[in-house]
Amino acid sequence: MTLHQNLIAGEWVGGNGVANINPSDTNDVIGEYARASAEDAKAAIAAAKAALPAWSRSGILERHAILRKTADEILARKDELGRLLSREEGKTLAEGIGETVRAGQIFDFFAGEALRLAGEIIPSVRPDIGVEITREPVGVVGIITPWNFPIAIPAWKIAPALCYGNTVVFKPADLVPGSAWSIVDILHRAGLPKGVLNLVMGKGSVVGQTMLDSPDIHAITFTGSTGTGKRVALASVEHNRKYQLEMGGKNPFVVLDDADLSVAVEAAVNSAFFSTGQRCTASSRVIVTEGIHDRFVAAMGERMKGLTIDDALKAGTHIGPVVDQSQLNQDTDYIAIGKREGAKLAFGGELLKRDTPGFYLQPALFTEATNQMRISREEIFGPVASVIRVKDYDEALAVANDTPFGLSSGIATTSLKHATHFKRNAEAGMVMVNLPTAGVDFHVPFGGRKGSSHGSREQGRYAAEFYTTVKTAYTSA
Ligand SMILES: NC(=O)C1=CN([C@@H]2O[C@H](COP(=O)(O)OP(=O)(O)OC[C@H]3O[C@@H](n4cnc5c(N)ncnc54)[C@H](OP(=O)(O)O)[C@@H]3O)[C@@H](O)[C@H]2O)C=CC1
Ligand SMILES: O=C(O)CCC(=O)C(=O)O
Repeated sequence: MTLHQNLIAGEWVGGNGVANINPSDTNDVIGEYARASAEDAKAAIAAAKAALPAWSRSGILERHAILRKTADEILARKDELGRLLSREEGKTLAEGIGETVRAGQIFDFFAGEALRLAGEIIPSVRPDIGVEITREPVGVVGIITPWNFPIAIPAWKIAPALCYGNTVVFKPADLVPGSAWSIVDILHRAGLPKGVLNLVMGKGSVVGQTMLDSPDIHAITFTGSTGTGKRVALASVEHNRKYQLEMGGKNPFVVLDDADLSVAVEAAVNSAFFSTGQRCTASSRVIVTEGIHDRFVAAMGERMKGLTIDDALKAGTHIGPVVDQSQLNQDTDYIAIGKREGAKLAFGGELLKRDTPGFYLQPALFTEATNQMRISREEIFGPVASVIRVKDYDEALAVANDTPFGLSSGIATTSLKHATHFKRNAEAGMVMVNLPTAGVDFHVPFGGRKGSSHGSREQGRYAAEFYTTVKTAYTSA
């Protein structure tokens, strides 16, 4: 089996490969991927530091061409890369290909942004002095990504980092090295100079921690759990480094009496269960007003009966497996916790057997839940959702906002008044009306409030805020 190595200073290096396993079929080994040591991580950081002076002054046409070429290759290979993604992460083939296309579009977007770099000239308050405001690269950027979006999240961090002239040390999640390796291989062949982008696949506790401890990393962008996010924050404060965190969610989806029932059910099922519920934008709290509650729950049950849970690569599968045994244990633990807390398991929640050994779980829907239960407060990160019954819109909004998180918030309603009020008053970075809480555009800001996020927004033109630092220059005539 071919060993996929790490890329350090423009060379493919490293041995000690570990097997990348398919969660739909644990007998299927996708490939062998090198695991970097702390020494490898240090070498990658040194390479990124050495490459910074030249790359930060590189021409915008060079950056544009490399990002554009990368976009073109990702889009041309979308079926193959989407299949690899689904095979290593377990989301369905349609979702895997969709995410791959999104990654291609992100590189295309930032290829364009490289040609639109601009500053400002502002008159000084003093006569005969000019003030120029420019954006410069922030420096060596450390990128640490999770397993649930193996190509889109690396894309939306690597593309702006390179576009704005930074060099990169990239550590993908240990569970999904295949998509990460492919994207780095494409960028390398697209002509990136040595050391501009370094790939260090390996354990967070070794490679990630070495990045956190290095004074030579000037900014870290992280997506993952709240616990690791806090470590990134503490280490970054220690080094006075810029950092950006995207951590979990407990996203509410409100259904009002006046909702179109089929729109509400479709959006709730998508929010809670698609991508096996493994999205930080997933909704696991469905807050339903009492006039529609019983009809909504019955319709959810019917819709859930029609879901096919099977091998991610099989035609007709709606929901693939959970990513691994440890996440499956977390999901089933929360199902047990919900039952103990007194919520009613209305549908699903059983482990499933399929033709191949994999981590299959029937999506679970609790009813009679309260917002104080642990299943309503803690991120489960699996296909488990609970319905919370409320009296009216005011109570729905209060319950929706009563959470330590604030990433995405959704509502199903035909009332313009309530939709408008909800958009203004939902305590979240993203609000969805008659749409799932998950599934976002690639060219607009992404991020949350409260415990979900820290730092400036990712994606779209707002990404420039994180990947650049502002310089104000005064010139006397
Ligand atoms: N907001 C989101 O999108 C996500 C949220 N989560 C939440 O997190 C839970 C656990 O998932 P998990 O993958 O373990 O999340 P982690 O936060 O552990 O993983 C995210 C990334 O951080 C790395 N990492 C782990 N420890 C360190 C460290 N000490 N220093 C630097 N980097 C580190 C991981 O490496 P490695 O995996 O290689 O060890 C991975 O690349 C999920 O059940 C879910 O609740 C998970 C994924 C995405
Ligand atoms: O909703 C989406 O499409 C993006 C979600 C995401 O980035 C995440 O769940 O980690």
